[in-house]
Amino acid sequence: MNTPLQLVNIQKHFKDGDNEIEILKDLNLSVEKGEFVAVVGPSGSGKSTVLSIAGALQSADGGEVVINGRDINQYSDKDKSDVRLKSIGYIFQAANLVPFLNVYDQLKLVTELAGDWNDETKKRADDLLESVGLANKAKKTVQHLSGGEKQRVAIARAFMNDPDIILADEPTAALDANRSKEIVELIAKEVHDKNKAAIMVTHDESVLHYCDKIYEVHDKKLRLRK
Ligand SMILES: Nc1ncnc2c1ncn2[C@@H]1O[C@H](COP(=O)(O)OP(=O)(O)OP(=O)(O)O)[C@@H](O)[C@H]1O
Repeated sequence: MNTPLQLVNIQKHFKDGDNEIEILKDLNLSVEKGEFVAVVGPSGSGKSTVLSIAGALQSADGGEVVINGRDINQYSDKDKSDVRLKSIGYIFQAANLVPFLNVYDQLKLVTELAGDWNDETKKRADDLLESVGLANKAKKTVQHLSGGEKQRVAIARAFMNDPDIILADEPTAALDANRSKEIVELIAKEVHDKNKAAIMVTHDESVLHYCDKIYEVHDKKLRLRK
């Protein structure tokens, strides 16, 4: 069985004026199918950097990002775009929906972009909206939804292309405590039901019990919290 996501000896520096600042050093992580992993750590420790490297949104300076058994550093730009669109579902702090589209069309758009809008994916859109409790709001423009509802749309959209990997960066940052629990519970349910490999970056200790493993950024690496 292939591990969907492996980070191997990841290195990352940023330039700060004339200085090079090392953010990640020899960082390793594997996430298996059906595993929902949390990444926690102090502000500025590199959590979002780990996620964006795992999601092919920025490159590492060294190491391998292995998605379904292949190092994506070897991919052409086109193949990397394809991986982002089809193998990874992203959920961000702000839901990042398209303002003037209705709920249903947010889902349709990403699948049309993947060239995959057909009877099967239409049914998937209906099923996902049902599972996030938004079937009755499918035709609503997203501007008129609450923060929690927008995040539900973002969750459904992230699963729409049936990706192997789900990456969520502070998905509850804009929500109150009750909504935060609902949203993370929903991500956990979808990840476990659909057997995805998922990473969530969060500050919110109250939602960690929904995760199967918790990693802390420590000394530029990830350390399993026992
Ligand atoms: N593009 C960039 N250029 C320069 N420095 C950067 C860049 N992106 C991130 N950094 C720096 O790298 C460090 C890690 O940033 P990152 O956003 O990964 O941290 P984080 O743990 O997610 O923080 P937070 O919890 O505050 O969101 C920070 O010091 C940040 O200022």
